[in-house]
Amino acid sequence: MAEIEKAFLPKTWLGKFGCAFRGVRVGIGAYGAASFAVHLPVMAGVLAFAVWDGVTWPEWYLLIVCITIVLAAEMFNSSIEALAKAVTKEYDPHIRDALDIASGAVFTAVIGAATVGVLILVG
Ligand SMILES: Nc1ncnc2c1ncn2[C@@H]1O[C@H](COP(=O)(O)OP(=O)(O)OP(=O)(O)O)[C@@H](O)[C@H]1O
Repeated sequence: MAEIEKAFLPKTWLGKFGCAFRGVRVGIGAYGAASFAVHLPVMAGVLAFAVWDGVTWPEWYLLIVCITIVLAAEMFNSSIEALAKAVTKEYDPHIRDALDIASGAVFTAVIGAATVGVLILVG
């Protein structure tokens, strides 16, 4: 396997932020498009309802934390999917476990966020 070109690795903070922004773009676009097509409209609906409902500041903080956790979990899931594709295209029980656990992490975050959202917006 070819060594990563030294020139390719980011040397400055600006370069590192560039990698992070590319990660957000690729994580949402190339790998998580189907999931984010669900997450983003739901997130927009929750935020619109929260504005209409006039939720308190502490409730806003909770909603924002929940949304951030779900989006970050989804991007970690995309990251593990990308790594799994690089490791093998063949069936591997450990890859299966890793991918299923990553999906389970997103599912766990979504259940927690949905519970908090319902308690704040409906409760
Ligand atoms: N190389 C592999 N070895 C074993 N199982 C695999 C492998 N690749 C995928 N799987 C199984 O298929 C499932 C879906 O794979 P993957 O997450 O790559 O597809 P996806 O449709 O893009 O998923 P998502 O909807 O989460 O984006 C995994 O959770 C895992 O159970």
